[in-house]
Amino acid sequence: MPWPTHAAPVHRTAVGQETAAPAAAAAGEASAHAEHGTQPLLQVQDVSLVYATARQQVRATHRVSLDVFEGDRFVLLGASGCGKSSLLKALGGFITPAEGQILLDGQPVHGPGPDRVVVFQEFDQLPPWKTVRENVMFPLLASGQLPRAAARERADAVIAKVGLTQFADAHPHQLSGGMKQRVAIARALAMQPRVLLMDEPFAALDALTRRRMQEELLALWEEFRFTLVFVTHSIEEALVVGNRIAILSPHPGRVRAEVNSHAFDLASQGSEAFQATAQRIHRLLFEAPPVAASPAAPGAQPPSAAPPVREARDLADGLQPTWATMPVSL
Ligand SMILES: Nc1ncnc2c1ncn2[C@@H]1O[C@H](COP(=O)(O)OP(=O)(O)OP(=O)(O)O)[C@@H](O)[C@H]1O
Repeated sequence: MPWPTHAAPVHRTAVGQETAAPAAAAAGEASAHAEHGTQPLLQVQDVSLVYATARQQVRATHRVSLDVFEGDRFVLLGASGCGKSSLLKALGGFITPAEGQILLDGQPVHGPGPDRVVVFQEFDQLPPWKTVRENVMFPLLASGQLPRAAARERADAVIAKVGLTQFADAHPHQLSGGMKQRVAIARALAMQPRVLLMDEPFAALDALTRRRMQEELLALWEEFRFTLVFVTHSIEEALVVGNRIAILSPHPGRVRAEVNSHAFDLASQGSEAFQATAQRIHRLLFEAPPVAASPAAPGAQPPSAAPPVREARDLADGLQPTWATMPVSL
């Protein structure tokens, strides 16, 4: 099956190497890609997402900036409520940033489009009255991307890739949860999007099926080298699925750090390096960063002690973030 992507960019940093600061991370990635002549496929620039409810405004993310390159498996990792799903919806064009912008191939994103396909957590996103083949063909026909015969051909090719040829004429209720998820992924891949957006796609699966789906996703990526943005709150899943991980601070989400995880896979899960990186990510997620040093007022006494470390949970409900986006020393 044709797939119009380029080879995945090679990342240069060492296994599990965290970058010292989001800005430095972005700059490091950008300059390295510039050396290879690559520009970001997707750019998130100072994006704040705000929900206006009848009683209040909820700030889901605060000035988030990210660059996603072609062939990246880019993970958004953070605690519940840090704005991961909101960010993914904004990438999909379903919500508009209150400030900042999102660019795809250098062009501002103004709404949903067939170039960005979302796979949600709910498996029952498949219309139950359609067969597996019809489900996979549906967006190709609805978007006018292909005529019926070509859509069927492409659907059958992708269904074969996800190992469901025998079930092409089955209906969703005849499939297991994992199989339905494979159909959802096949349906997204059939569209050959520029970016595949996955929102905690395996969260509802049992541990064994989840592992199998991670394997299958990575196998599909090896074959097609699509660009993936993947949301999870599992550190292990982030390390296995991603080649780059953006760690978001608690509500409202900001980029706390970026981790290069391209050398980890399912086989490395028990290794020392994997565990050590998982622990460092855990600290980044749940320990407050040091308080920014503010310029001392004339005549002010130097602080007598290190600033107290504040627990992330104390800040979780604050709409006004009290931590700045700060360089993280590792
Ligand atoms: N439609 C909405 N209206 C108002 N507030 C919302 C809406 N959707 C999300 N929020 C709020 O925005 C913040 C971020 O939510 P979001 O679902 O993006 O976080 P998340 O990191 O994906 O969480 P989870 O891992 O639990 O799915 C939360 O405080 C949430 O309550």
